[in-house]
Parts: sequence; structure tokens; C-alpha cells
Amino acid sequence: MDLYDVIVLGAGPPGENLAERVRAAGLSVAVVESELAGGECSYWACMPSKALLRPPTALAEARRLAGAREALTGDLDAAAVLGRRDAFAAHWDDSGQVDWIRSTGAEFVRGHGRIDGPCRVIVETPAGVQRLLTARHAVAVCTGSTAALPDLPGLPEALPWTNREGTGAREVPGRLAVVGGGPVAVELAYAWQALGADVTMLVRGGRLLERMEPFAGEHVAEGLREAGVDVRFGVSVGGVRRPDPEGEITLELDDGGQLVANQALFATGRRPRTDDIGLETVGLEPGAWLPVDDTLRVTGVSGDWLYAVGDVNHRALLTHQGKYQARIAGAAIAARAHGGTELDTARWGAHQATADRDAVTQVVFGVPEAAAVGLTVAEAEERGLRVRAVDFDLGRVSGAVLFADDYRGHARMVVDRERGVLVGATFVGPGVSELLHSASVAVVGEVPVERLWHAVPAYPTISEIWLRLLETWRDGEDGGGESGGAG
Ligand SMILES: Cc1cc2nc3c(=O)[nH]c(=O)nc-3n(C[C@H](O)[C@H](O)[C@H](O)COP(=O)(O)OP(=O)(O)OC[C@H]3O[C@@H](n4cnc5c(N)ncnc54)[C@H](O)[C@@H]3O)c2cc1C
Ligand SMILES: NC(=O)c1ccc[n+]([C@@H]2O[C@H](COP(=O)([O-])OP(=O)(O)OC[C@H]3O[C@@H](n4cnc5c(N)ncnc54)[C@H](O)[C@@H]3O)[C@@H](O)[C@H]2O)c1
Repeated sequence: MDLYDVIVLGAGPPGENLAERVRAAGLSVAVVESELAGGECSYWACMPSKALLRPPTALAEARRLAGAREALTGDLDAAAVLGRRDAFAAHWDDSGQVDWIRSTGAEFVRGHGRIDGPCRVIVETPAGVQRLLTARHAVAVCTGSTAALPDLPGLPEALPWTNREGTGAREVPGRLAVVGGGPVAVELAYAWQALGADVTMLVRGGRLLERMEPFAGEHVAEGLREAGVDVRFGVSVGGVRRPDPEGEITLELDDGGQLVANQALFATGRRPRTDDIGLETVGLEPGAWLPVDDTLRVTGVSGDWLYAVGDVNHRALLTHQGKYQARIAGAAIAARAHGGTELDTARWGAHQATADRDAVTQVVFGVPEAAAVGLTVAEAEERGLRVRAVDFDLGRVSGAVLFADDYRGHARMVVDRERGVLVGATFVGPGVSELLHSASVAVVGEVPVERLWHAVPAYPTISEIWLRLLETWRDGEDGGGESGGAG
């Protein structure tokens, strides 16, 4: 029997970070991984998708600049982009990440882990050997999520793409249907269109990126259309036919039409990887998301030993938010293990996950980029806050106009009227991703809006949007905020 202070099940970014955190606090830890250390993010999600997106984005941005545009002599080299993607996915070899885990002093155990009652994990190794690990203090489930496919006739036999093929494919399909309107659909539609596919997006709702402010999805839809993607709203898929798994795929649409393509990517959300991890041995339901308290401890399990971190708890399905949770959970596990320390579970406290509810950051890449932190107006109102949306056209900011000819974009800050602080911000436009952290600091720091006048953006950067937003805020509801110009 192997005894550790902490056992981490799943070595995606949150699992790796949790292990590092508890090691730094002097606890022993074993990390169990059934596939590749680094998780979905490193091999079939964040990394390869961003590697696919960066060359087309750079090219599209150059095309928008007189003088640079004239230097472009050809199109993207799809093979080179795919090759660069392979390098960013470390050629699907996790030895670098395993070395990093080991360098923290953690033990890395390859195999499928299943909980076997409180504080026990049985690992089935690739050699078929069963190994029992026991935890003195905590087991952290960090098993992530996998693509959720709709229950459609003919779909399983049609072998559609999920995010795995959508980020890992080695050939560009001639015609690609993309089902969904969330971040995966948006980013991969943009990337594959740029790589040479004819992409049609089938979005069942009326807009893209439904968790962001509506204007973000509108700008992104316009960008996709300009890039050549056929974006269709209000279309649902009722069934799928692909008699020859190597042949064309036909999507039957609810409006009576059909779409024939060479490949179909279903980007229709995620489900938790909890169906085969022994949850039934501790009274939990296999296949369900794991609800947690704000120290990331699973609720409904006695004994304070079971934690769930990352996608699997369904709080914020993003790598950086999972890593944030890992830092909080690691601190809480260490404090409970060492005893004697009172946990700081106040809002923004060291042992209280707060940002993954109140200051979730996200960037959806492509041209334009959509970047958001905190609450949208709708979310703030749902929480009973009295807010004011302060809007400004990014195309009237000097730094933006320099960034790209014919710059189009928009910014909004959401201000809590009672406290006079920002509770959310959204930017959409080329190159806005790096603006986001300034807004996050303002939201998390609960910086009074009036103080933001003293945070002087360098001229002429896109960050001057902050001055324009402050002027609009100052001029009040009906002030119009027309004071753009050169700062
Ligand atoms: C196409 C795509 C693009 C994305 N882009 C971004 C982005 O740009 N930025 C961003 O922040 N987020 C992005 N995300 C989301 C991000 O990938 C996830 O939030 C992140 O991977 C979650 O990390 P995780 O460790 O919780 O889960 P995962 O990354 O899924 O890792 C879980 C790990 O647990 C292992 N595991 C599962 N079950 C067991 C078991 N029983 N025993 C042992 N090991 C097990 C798995 O093999 C896996 O390695 C993207 C997602 C997709 C699909
Ligand atoms: N850049 C980033 O940060 C990034 C990029 C990609 C993914 N992610 C994260 O990964 C997670 C998964 O992303 P996603 O886009 O797959 O999921 P999502 O839940 O964000 O979006 C799913 C989309 O599919 C649609 N849909 C769901 N069921 C459907 C059905 N049966 N038929 C047609 N449409 C259907 C939804 O309406 C929605 O538009 C998200 O939480 C996302 O934030 C982040």
C-alpha cells in the first residue's frame, strides 16, 4: 500500500498545479494520469487551437494595414501551420510535463484511477496491474470534461469530429460543417476556414458566444462572415447520415433542408469525466458534475477529504480558472492538513474561490478577439445589482485606429452604481486580448471608478479606451460620450 498526504486524480493543468501547490506546502503527493499529463488543454484544446489560430490572425491583421498588405505574396501554408500546431501540442508526447511534475517532488503514476471508498484510490496501470494508493488528508478529482454529443439518430456511426479531431486533424477537409455557437465552434470555424476549408456554422440559437454581452457575438459573427464562413442562425440538426464512414456526411436540418459536407465538427458543450472513477463507492452519482463549496471541497461527502478542481466541478470551464481553483484548493488542503491555521474564507480570501464566480476572465481568439471579465449586464441584474453599462466604440480610439485600418470594435464596462466599482467589462476587436487583465485588476481590486482616472493609459495604445469609457461614465446616462479623439 502506498500512502501519500494527497492524491490527485487527473494531470490536466489544475491537477498539475494542485500537486505543485501542496508539495510547496510540504505535503507528499501522487498524481494519477490515464492519458497524457497536461490534459485536454495541452493536446486537444487551448494549445493546439491557439497554434492553429495565430498564423491566420497575423495574416488577417497584416491584410488590414496599407503598406503591409502589399508585402503579402500568397496564402497561408496550411502544412506549415499544422506542423507548428504539432510542435505546440508537443507531438502528443507528455514526457516534458511528466518531468515537470516529478521535479516538484510529486510521484507520477500512469493509469486509470478509481476512488475506492474514503481516501482510497485504485489505479489500473497500462500493464493491467492494480495499485492501491491511500491519502492521509485529501483526494482531489481533477478529471476534467469531454465533448458532449447530442443524442441524434445516426450521429455515433457518422464518426463526427469533436474538439480532439477539430484541433488535431492532419488534413484540411474540403467542406466542414460546424455545429454550435460557443467558443469551440467560433475558434475552430475561423481556423479551418483560414486553412482552406469551406466552413458552414449551424447555430441553433440567435447569436454566438451566449455567455458574453450580445455585441461580442455580433462582432464575431461579422468577422467570421468576412473570413468566408457561412454562419447560419436558428438552425438545428435533427439527424445525421454517413453510410460510408470515409464518405460525405449529411446533416438533416429541422427546417427540412440538409447540409452535405466532408466532415462535421460537433462543438456542443462538455460533460464531466466522472462516469468511471468510483464515485458510487462514496455515495455520489457517476457521470455527474461534482458540486463543491468555495474551498473546492465536494459537498455531500462526509470527512472533509474529497475535493474537485477544474472543469469537473462545472464552475468555470477554463484552464486559467481551474489553475486558480487549484491554488485555492491547495492552500485549503495544506491549511487543513497542518491544522492550527484558521482558513480565510472571506470573499477574496486565501482559501476561498471567488474569481471563478465573480471575475471569470475569457478570451475567444480570431479576428476579432472577444475578451470579457466578470458580469455582463444581464448577469449583474440577475444578481440584483443596480448597474450602468458604459459603452464606447473602439474604432474611435487612436491606438486602435493605428493598430488596423478600418478598425471595428466595441467596449463596455458594467458599473455597480451603489458601490461605484466595475463588476464586469467586455472588449471586442482585433488585438483586445491584452486589454483584459487591466479590467480584471479593476474588478478584483474593486477599484472605485473615480480612482481609475489616475491609471493613465500610454498614448497611443488601445488601452486609451479606459479614458473614453471614463468620460462616457462622467457625462452620465444621456451625455452621449462623444469625446473621442487623440487623448
Ligand atoms: C477546443 C478547446 C479549446 C479551449 N481553449 C481554451 C483556451 O484557450 N483557454 C482556456 O482557458 N480554456 C480553453 N479550453 C478549456 C480547457 O481546455 C479546459 O478548461 C481545461 O482543459 C480543464 O482542465 P482540467 O484539468 O479540468 O481537465 P482536462 O484538461 O480534461 O484534464 C483532465 C485530465 O484527467 C485525466 N483523467 C480523467 N479521468 C482520469 C482517471 N480516471 N484517472 C486518471 N486520470 C484521469 C485526463 O486524461 C486528463 O489528462 C478549451 C477547450 C476546448 C475543448
Ligand atoms: N478561448 C477559450 O477560452 C475557449 C475556447 C474554447 C473552449 N473554451 C471552453 O470550453 C468549454 C466548451 O466550449 P463549447 O463551445 O464546446 O461549449 P459551450 O457550452 O460554450 O457552447 C456550446 C454551444 O453548442 C450549442 N449546442 C448545445 N447543444 C446543442 C445541440 N444539441 N444542437 C446544436 N447546438 C447545440 C449551444 O447552444 C452553444 O452554442 C466552454 O466552457 C468554453 O468556455 C474556452
